[in-house]
Amino acid sequence: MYSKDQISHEDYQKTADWLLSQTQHRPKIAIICGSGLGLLADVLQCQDSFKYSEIPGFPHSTVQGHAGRLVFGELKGKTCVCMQGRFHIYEGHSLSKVTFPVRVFKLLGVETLIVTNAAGYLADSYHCGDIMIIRDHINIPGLAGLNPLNGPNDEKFGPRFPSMSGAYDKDLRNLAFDICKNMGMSQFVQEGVYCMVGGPNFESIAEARLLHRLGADAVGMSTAPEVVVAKHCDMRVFGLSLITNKIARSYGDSSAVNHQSVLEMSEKRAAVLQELVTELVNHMDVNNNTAM
Ligand SMILES: O=P(O)(O)O[C@@H]1C[C@H](O)[C@@H](CO)O1
Ligand code: HPA
Repeated sequence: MYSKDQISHEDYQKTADWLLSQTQHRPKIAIICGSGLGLLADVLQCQDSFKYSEIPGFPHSTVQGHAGRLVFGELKGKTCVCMQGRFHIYEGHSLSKVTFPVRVFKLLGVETLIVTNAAGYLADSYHCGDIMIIRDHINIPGLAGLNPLNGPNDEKFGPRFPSMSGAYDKDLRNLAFDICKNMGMSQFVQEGVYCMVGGPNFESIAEARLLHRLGADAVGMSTAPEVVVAKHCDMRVFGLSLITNKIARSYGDSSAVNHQSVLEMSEKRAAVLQELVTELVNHMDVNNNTAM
């Protein structure tokens, strides 16, 4: 399952060294933009940007709404690196490739990872356009044995058996709530459990019912592997889901979802998400790794 996809420490290091030779920026924060949320990267000041296709060892992005650029720059005076587009297993990438950038970020000196995604909702109290602060995740592929940490453990990154309890940093979640309150956004901000499925098909009614019973508030096709790898190498993690669609749970429900409608909703709400992430970064203490 892992031999031909195994990536060596030297491979991650080569990509990190190449990036360090191409930019003066030394980011402590990395941001991964979900479907239609690439606008986040556009606000970085003094940008150095690289197409994924020009970065040695980097996978290529194939999904509409994922531009495929790595952008370095300053956000509120803090140095960040932003992925305008991520990798998904349904594109045919191995989980090592899906999570390749996270380990490269670690080698660049990144301490905090901010993940964003587009997701459908199952929770009864949610609405399209809401923002969900991720409290925890259910990693369905991971539970089924599809885990980016499969294979020989690289002790230089982290331990063989990492804990995933408290993976989504509580201080940062509290900080985000305070920011939302101050920005008058509380009425459309939720906190909940993100469930990762493999995709690319959206859920059947029976699957939606199952995931709802398991405790999932929102469902998407990414994020959990990136978070597993980030926690393995001791990064602080914060996650946001933009709620783009309802997931039907009854046979009489005619609501249907497609990627175009997901992109339309995330593009409509991208500015709000961008404001929240900007304020979060603004209030983050990057030196001692705590929220101010
Ligand atoms: O990269 P994310 O998780 O934001 O993308 C979501 C999940 C699928 O890739 C796609 C479905 O529309 O959007
Ligand atoms: N299901 C899975 N992934 C998604 C959805 C969904 O309804 N919406 C956006 N990504």
